[in-house]
Amino acid sequence: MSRIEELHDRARAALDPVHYDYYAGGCGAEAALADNERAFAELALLPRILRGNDRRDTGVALLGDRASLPVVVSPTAFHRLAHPDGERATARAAAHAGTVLVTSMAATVAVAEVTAAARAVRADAAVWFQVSFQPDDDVTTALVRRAEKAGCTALVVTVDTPVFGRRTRDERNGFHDLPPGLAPENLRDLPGAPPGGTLPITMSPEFTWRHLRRLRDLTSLPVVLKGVLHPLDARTAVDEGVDAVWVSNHGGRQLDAAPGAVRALPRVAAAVAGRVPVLLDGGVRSGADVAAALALGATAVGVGRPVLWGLAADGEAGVREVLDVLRAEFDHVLTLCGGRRPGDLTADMVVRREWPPLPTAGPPTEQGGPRTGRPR
Ligand SMILES: Cc1cc2nc3c(=O)[nH]c(=O)nc-3n(C[C@H](O)[C@H](O)[C@H](O)COP(=O)(O)O)c2cc1C
Ligand SMILES: CCCCCCC(=O)C(=O)O
Repeated sequence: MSRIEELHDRARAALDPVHYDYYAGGCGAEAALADNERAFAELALLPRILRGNDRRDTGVALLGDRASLPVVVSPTAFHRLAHPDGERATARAAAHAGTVLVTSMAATVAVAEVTAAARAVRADAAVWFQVSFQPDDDVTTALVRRAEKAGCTALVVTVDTPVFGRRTRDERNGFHDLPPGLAPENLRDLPGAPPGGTLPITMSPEFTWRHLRRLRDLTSLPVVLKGVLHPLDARTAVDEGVDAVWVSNHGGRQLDAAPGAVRALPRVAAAVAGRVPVLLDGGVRSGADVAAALALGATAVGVGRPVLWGLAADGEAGVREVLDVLRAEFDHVLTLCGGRRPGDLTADMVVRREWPPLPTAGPPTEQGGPRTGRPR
């Protein structure tokens, strides 16, 4: 059992079962959720040899920031369900690891407190803000201004939620509200909210590229589009001026018919053609998964649930452990693959586990076994 699986087990034991299901679950029959991990398990790496690489650097440049490993913390809601320190603990852990935290619009700690927690660890800690368009433009604008004021260095706009996915476990458990004392703090005191109260997050299928254009005009922060699976959307996004494309099926929580995210990556990477960085999340659980995604065209990957497992199991220390494990595993795999830096991993080094058919294997012979070409 991997260390991340052990933390998952500890998290399952520590969490209220209803909250565990909210974190762990997907939509529908959870086919997309399962396919995220299965799609990685189907991949294998062809290592390169004799490359004379003694020193390695696992760092990557991400928009204006630098991450010391090609793994960022994906935006996930409601961290205070996992630990009383919630997003503050996650922020400190990401800052210690030297990587980017994407804090959710649905965080249970306000973005200004999240950036303050991160910057208390490292003055240059990178925190990005995840935002979903809201029907009232003034609300979206207020959220963007909050993120800017808090010192976030990029906006991650999530576009895979025209409606909320049907979360089977949440429906069964009747999980609709946060427990008393917890609230989505970024939604407090927005235009239209009751004094001191929060606005509900509204999802809507009405949004178009025009809303993205409006957001681009609203801010000078880099904009990352999260939840892209179709290569034509990836191309449009780049043409519309986004600064990065994030391949994701929302951790299998939105469209159950969606493929495992890494299956969509090669076509998206081809459509983007190196014009902007490509990120990916969904099912990343090991350093080998990180390496495969990078080889297939990602600049970095995100992890969602593993961070929640670390947080629920052991607070800040648990999240630090998740990121440390992924860093150590990735560095090890990079070394074994003959790489010095993430960019040394290339698409020719990824094959399917069932690939290739044995080149000399033919139909069975009279003698029983297939012809091998080997002298007998
Ligand atoms: C409990 C939970 C909450 C999430 N909340 C958000 C969110 O607020 N905003 C968002 O863009 N994505 C959200 N996501 C999706 C993640 O950003 C990410 O795409 C997904 O978790 C990646 O898959 P993984 O959990 O297998 O790593 C959430 C995912 C989970 C599991
Ligand atoms: C109504 C609250 C919405 C929070 C959004 C969190 C999310 O994206 C998820 O997958 O859950």
